[in-house]
Amino acid sequence: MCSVVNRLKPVMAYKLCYQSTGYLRKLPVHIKHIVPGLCTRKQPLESVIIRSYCSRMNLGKGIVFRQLFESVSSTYTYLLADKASREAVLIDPVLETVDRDVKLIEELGFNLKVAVNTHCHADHITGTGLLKTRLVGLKSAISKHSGANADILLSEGDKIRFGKYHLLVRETPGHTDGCVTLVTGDHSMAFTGDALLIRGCGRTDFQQGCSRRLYESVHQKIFTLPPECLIFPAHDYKGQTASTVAEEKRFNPRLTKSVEEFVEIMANLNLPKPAQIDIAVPANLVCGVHEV
Ligand SMILES: N[C@@H](CCC(=O)N[C@@H](CSS)C(=O)NCC(=O)O)C(=O)O
Repeated sequence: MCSVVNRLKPVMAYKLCYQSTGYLRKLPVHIKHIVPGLCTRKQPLESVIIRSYCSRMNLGKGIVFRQLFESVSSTYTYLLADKASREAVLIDPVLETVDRDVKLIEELGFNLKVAVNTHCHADHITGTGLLKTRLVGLKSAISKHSGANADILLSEGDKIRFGKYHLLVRETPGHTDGCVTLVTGDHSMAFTGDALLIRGCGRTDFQQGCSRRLYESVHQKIFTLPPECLIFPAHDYKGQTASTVAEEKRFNPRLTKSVEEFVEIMANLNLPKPAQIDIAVPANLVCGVHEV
């Protein structure tokens, strides 16, 4: 394989080799070096990487996956569905984009079983409450440690099932007490909420924020996943769409530091308070509507 790869243009070679092997480390050294941030004239490499990952990820075997974006709060909502049974789950829906999400779910013919919040968000109102009024049988879910109401209160090790697939709950507190990371059964994707962002992490200066706890959560519950596991966060403020465990372990400017340095960094972020915090938190404690 690699003798063929060596004769191809680097990006094509990367794509071919990755799709065939599934492992970046098996690529020739010169191709590994072109991966971070490199663009071809026609196509950003990032899009090549995402497509390559998606084609390898068990999508072929039957999972439908969509990453959706809400631009005011820079929130990602994720839709996962079992192609065969049409059962689906939605992660971190936003109130303002409920119409978009319902339309997509209906167009694709899915039966949305669970709408799950990775935590009680402070920057936007969740769409779970409104979704429940629009989609019959839908259940809301959030961590039992969040203090919020929902149909399903999640704990470490719980499985959120959709058809023959599931998401596994890993508790990752620190940004808030009730933060969870949701991991696909094959460990190919992790939805990290605000615990781990791409080259960043959730702030720890309000709700039940605790830097030491967050550091421990990320190192014990996320960095222990396979290196090629894709990271999908709840937010990105720079247009980044996905990362991997290996990348974050190597390049995350906060979480590659010692715990003491991390605590110091987090104490000095000096971020402004989220604009919607005073309405978002009370609303999210009741699943986004005042009558669930
Ligand atoms: N400007 C936004 C809020 C931005 C912000 O504080 N983001 C949070 C996640 S949402 S609570 C965060 O943890 N950021 C970490 C970071 O390093 O940026 C607004 O007004 O809503």
